[in-house]
Amino acid sequence: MKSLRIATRKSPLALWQSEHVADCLRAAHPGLEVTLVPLSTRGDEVLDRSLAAIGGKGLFLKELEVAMQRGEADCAVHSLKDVPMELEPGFILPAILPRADAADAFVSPRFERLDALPQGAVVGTSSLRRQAQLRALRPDLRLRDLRGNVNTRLAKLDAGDYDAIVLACAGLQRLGLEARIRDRLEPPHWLPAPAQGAIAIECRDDDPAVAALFAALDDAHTRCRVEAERAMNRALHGSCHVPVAAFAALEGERLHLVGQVGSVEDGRAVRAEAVGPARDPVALGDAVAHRLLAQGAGALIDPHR
Ligand SMILES: NCc1[nH]cc(CCC(=O)O)c1CC(=O)O
Repeated sequence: MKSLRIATRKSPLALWQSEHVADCLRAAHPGLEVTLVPLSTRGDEVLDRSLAAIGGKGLFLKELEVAMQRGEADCAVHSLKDVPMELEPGFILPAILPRADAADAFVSPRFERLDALPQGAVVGTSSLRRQAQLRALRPDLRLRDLRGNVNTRLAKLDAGDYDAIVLACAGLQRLGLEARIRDRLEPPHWLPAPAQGAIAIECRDDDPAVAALFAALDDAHTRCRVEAERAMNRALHGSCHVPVAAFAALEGERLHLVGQVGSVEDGRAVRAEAVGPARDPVALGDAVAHRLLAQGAGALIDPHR
């Protein structure tokens, strides 16, 4: 192949991530011409309703997949945490890049850390996972929805709409906004979304020449960790719109996975962990999911069953 077209969302973070993949590809394949195909997705356009309310699944992917099916792009770049647990048939993830910082960030103009927020302070986040963890740690806080890309969310914080917001450290770092991180929210007290901080490339499964170009970019350690986290999430419910958190770490040949399911309503949470051989991350993810369900996670995921 002489050239490759990357479908990307148009947000500054998505463009940074796609440019980064383009740079990695050019370095791995000198002479390859790589271009971006920026597209708008429903997840970017509908900002007045929560992602859960507009149906969630794959909202940020659909338009990019259509472009690949029509032959208008060869691949797409995603934040893996936004990729549904079940890919659309006909698509694969030929590469997962080395994971960046997986932690969340506490961001506030006035307060140093979560503990320093006054009683009843207003915190913005639309992530059910972040809301549930905030509820569990600080039941007094008032949680408010906050949608939009990273820059939009920071602008709303600066406008005084919130006392603090929670964002991914990786996104802030990629955008050169690391200075906005007042405190890190990280394991063991706080868990990220499954696959947070990992960038994935998606392509059609009938395009082996494209997949082959990406072989050089795949990071086996990251893939192992995120496969366990995503397998756990898949075994629990299959969607990304319930308060599920997971974090896996490699300890030599062993993989350690911690998972948590929480409740936005009352801050209840169940947590489970397990260690298993790194060669079978999916089995480990399934095992932690079953432990969570045995502790009553099902009632938190779907209060009506
Ligand atoms: N849902 C939006 C989204 N998807 C991925 C990231 C951060 C980058 C990453 O996790 O790789 C963000 C922004 C955020 O949560 O603050």
